[in-house]
Amino acid sequence: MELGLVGLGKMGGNMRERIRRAGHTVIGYDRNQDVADVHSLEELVGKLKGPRVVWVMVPAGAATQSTVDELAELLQPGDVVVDGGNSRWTDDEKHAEELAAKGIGFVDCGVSGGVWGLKNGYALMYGGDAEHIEKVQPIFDALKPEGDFGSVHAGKVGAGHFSKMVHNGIEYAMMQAYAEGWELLEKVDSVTDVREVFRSWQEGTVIRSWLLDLAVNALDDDEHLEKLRGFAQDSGEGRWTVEAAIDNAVPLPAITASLFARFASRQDDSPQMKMIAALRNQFGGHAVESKSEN
Ligand SMILES: NC(=O)C1=CN([C@@H]2O[C@H](COP(=O)(O)OP(=O)(O)OC[C@H]3O[C@@H](n4cnc5c(N)ncnc54)[C@H](O)[C@@H]3O)[C@@H](O)[C@H]2O)C=CC1
Ligand SMILES: O=C(CO)[C@H](O)[C@H](O)COP(=O)(O)O
Repeated sequence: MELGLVGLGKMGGNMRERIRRAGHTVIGYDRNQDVADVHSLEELVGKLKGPRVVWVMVPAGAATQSTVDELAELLQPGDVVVDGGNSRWTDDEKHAEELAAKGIGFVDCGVSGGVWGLKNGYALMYGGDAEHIEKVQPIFDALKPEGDFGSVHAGKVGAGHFSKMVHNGIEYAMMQAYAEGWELLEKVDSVTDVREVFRSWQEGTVIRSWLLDLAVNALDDDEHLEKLRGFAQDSGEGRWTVEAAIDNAVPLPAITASLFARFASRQDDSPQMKMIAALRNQFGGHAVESKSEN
């Protein structure tokens, strides 16, 4: 089949390649003309035969919104838009309504696999009506990993991105657990080769996982991670997971702590710890360190 793909960065570029390898035609648009097949969304839509399927793989928020708005003007009734980016699930209903007003279908699709997806396949979790999903199915089949799992119709519109959001929340907490264990192992003198301990865990242990394999890759590149600064960004899904937990009164202590650990990583000198130090000093006369002593 033919697919229009908008956004040809780390994800979209490899996805185009994987879908082409499966024998489909992909016409890609990116505002970066170095990687694009066409010069505009209008040209992309003009080159596709109807009913069209256009997959959006750009950053969540403004870039996705403007692309959906433009596609709503360019596409025809019976066409389908898939949002494969990490959009907030609450945006999906809005996008589905905006497109439905023009007779255009909408599917939200959480995509997992990162830059390894070209080789390993992309795990997909999608939401929307069966009639729209059916039109995208050959593309889902091309992207998904080989084997029985890795692709799910999670529910109605929004369910795909909600599932991906929770997946990323779990990703935060798993990474935090490996990171904390690694720091503790590095701290003590008795363990002399932390990298080999991590490597040994890759087989047979209860905690083996792909993230653990990636941790070993990272340690092979830089055994004590000396080239990196302890600073971690977040792109939204962890925050939305915590917000959803609050809305639903579901306790998520591990995921919430892992999100907050990232915030802490961006502080050189913790303001709240200044207050803790000041209060300990006030009530107990405990020693404080002044800036000049550092
Ligand atoms: N990198 C990852 O591990 C994963 C990323 N995602 C999501 O996939 C989406 C894309 O991520 P990446 O490829 O990693 O980002 P990226 O930054 O590598 O690529 C984004 C691409 O979109 C293009 N772009 C931005 N605004 C545009 C617009 N208005 N019109 C046309 N092109 C536009 C950029 O030029 C760039 O080539 C994001 O929503 C991201 O959250 C989802 C799963 C995994
Ligand atoms: O979806 C992903 C992996 O599954 C992306 O890599 C995402 O960017 C990870 O989230 P964050 O940037 O908040 O760490």
